[in-house]
Amino acid sequence: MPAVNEAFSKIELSDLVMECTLGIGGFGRVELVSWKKNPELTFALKCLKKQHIVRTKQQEHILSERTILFNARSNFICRLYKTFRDAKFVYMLMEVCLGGEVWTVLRNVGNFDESTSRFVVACVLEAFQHLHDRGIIFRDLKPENLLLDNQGYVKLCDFGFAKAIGPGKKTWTFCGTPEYVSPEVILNKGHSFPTDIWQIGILLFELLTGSPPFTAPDSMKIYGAILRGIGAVEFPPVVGKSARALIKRLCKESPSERLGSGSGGIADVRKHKWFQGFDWAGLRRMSIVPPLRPKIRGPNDASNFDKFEPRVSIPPDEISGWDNDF
Ligand SMILES: Nc1ncnc2c1ncn2[C@@H]1O[C@H](COP(=O)(O)OP(=O)(O)OP(=O)(O)O)[C@@H](O)[C@H]1O
Repeated sequence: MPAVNEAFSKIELSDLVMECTLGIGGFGRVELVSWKKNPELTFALKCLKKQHIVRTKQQEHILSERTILFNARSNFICRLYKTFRDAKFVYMLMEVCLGGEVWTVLRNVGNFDESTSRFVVACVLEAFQHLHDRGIIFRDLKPENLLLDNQGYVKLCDFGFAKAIGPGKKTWTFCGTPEYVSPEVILNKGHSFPTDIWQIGILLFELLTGSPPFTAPDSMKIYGAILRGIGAVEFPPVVGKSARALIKRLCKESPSERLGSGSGGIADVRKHKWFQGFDWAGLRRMSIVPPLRPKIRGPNDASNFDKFEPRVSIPPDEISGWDNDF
């Protein structure tokens, strides 16, 4: 059987039928499309306006998203099959995740119980392990960037800020979403894989309580709270003892002290008590029943758009030549 990328490599833009809009992002729309030759096969087509990309100097990031996603092979990362371009847009033909964002489900229910949160974080750890093993940091974890497939499995998407980084190297570009930014990013000390570990801790807190640990009316105040540290945060009772201990180990101020930033990597996070008894093999086989039952969106669903205003990621400012690869 040919690899899935090869199987879809013959698809052209003109072979696709637009079914409905799945969402609107900062750079354009994401459409649900089907393949004329086999209408059962549906995809998400991310349509990015070239003019907007150039105006906001995001060429480098769109190209890096393309390269990283093309090479990623994990059940927990949204697949990219092919890219196209025309005069006005560049397009990414992707695996479709019809269950919507974890963000929307979380906002609807308020907060998740421990076992749901464990499942979501476990999927993220699988995705991050895949990326970190290949020298890639993600840098923009948040429930808005986690999509649910038809079954309710979680897939990481939106790789606009992901970056390949050499062993022992650091990067300095300020990017991310204020509530999720790590102290070393705020202080411009240079950051690396431990910044993703920090964000796992913030995500776990948000899933369990419904809001991230560091919140304030403006970004500057959020950064002030982050720099005061996780020790100053009051944990609500819904965060059990073991989850609390894990969050504190993930959100250590010093990047090198964070659980999962040592030589054992992400595997060390899996070994934490909070994951005791979790069926990792079943997760990898995708044979465990996911705790989140996704509401499947499609052409006949009037409420295709996610209702809640997502938090905006702060883009880094970089330029380079681009769109020939699309
Ligand atoms: N593969 C996909 N399957 C289903 N829906 C998707 C897929 N990718 C994106 N979406 C939906 O489309 C919306 C827009 O996605 P997109 O990645 O363009 O924007 P974004 O998340 O706002 O990111 P950006 O920060 O790049 O603007 C998302 O909110 C999501 O609900």
